[in-house]
Amino acid sequence: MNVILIGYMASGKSTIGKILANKLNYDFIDLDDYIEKKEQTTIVNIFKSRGEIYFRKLETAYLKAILEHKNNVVLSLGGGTPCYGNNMDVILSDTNSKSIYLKTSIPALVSRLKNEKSKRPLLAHIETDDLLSEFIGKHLFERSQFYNLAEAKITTDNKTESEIVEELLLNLL
Ligand SMILES: Nc1ncnc2c1ncn2[C@@H]1O[C@H](COP(=O)(O)OP(=O)(O)OP(=O)(O)O)[C@@H](O)[C@H]1O
Ligand SMILES: O=C(O)C1=C[C@@H](O)[C@@H](O)[C@H](O)C1
Ligand SMILES: [Mg+2]
Repeated sequence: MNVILIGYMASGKSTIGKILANKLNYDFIDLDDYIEKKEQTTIVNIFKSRGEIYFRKLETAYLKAILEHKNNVVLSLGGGTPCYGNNMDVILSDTNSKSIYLKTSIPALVSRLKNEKSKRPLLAHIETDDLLSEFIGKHLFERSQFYNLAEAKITTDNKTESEIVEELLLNLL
């Protein structure tokens, strides 16, 4: 059995995934970190030197490779992973995995992301908090159709990391 965490940038996939894996005694894989390790460079650098489409192809290839070869892992995806190629079909047709959407509101995402833009190439150019809020609102609207395909959904606003992990564990029973 694998658990796949889905959600917008800063919804908590990496933070929560690590704690959940520890509780379940599963391995933890963060797809962004996995790509950086395999490619021996940062995602920021891949976007800069090869462009986003190249990154999306890598992301799909590594997602498929992980789901084919790994078991008992918590896999935290990148924010865009479910929204490109046939990634969501691949995730949903893997009967060995359960996908869960960590749903976070626009204001909570803005407050988490305003100081973390430089690590996220899609946000780095946005100058003000108002523009960031407008961008995230539109982007989340476009992406929600993919995120909402996940087999389960957990809201994260006003919940501590431990509360979210407890809710996830109940969901997995
Ligand atoms: N429940 C929570 N309450 C408050 N802050 C949180 C919560 N979960 C995560 N955070 C904070 O939000 C920020 C983003 O979290 P994290 O890196 O886990 O998101 P992510 O979904 O993996 O993002 P990305 O898609 O960009 O990799 C971190 O600073 C983290 O500490
Ligand atoms: O939301 C996105 O499209 C991204 C989120 C990050 O996790 C990285 O995968 C990358 O910065 C792209
Ligand atoms: Mg992450």
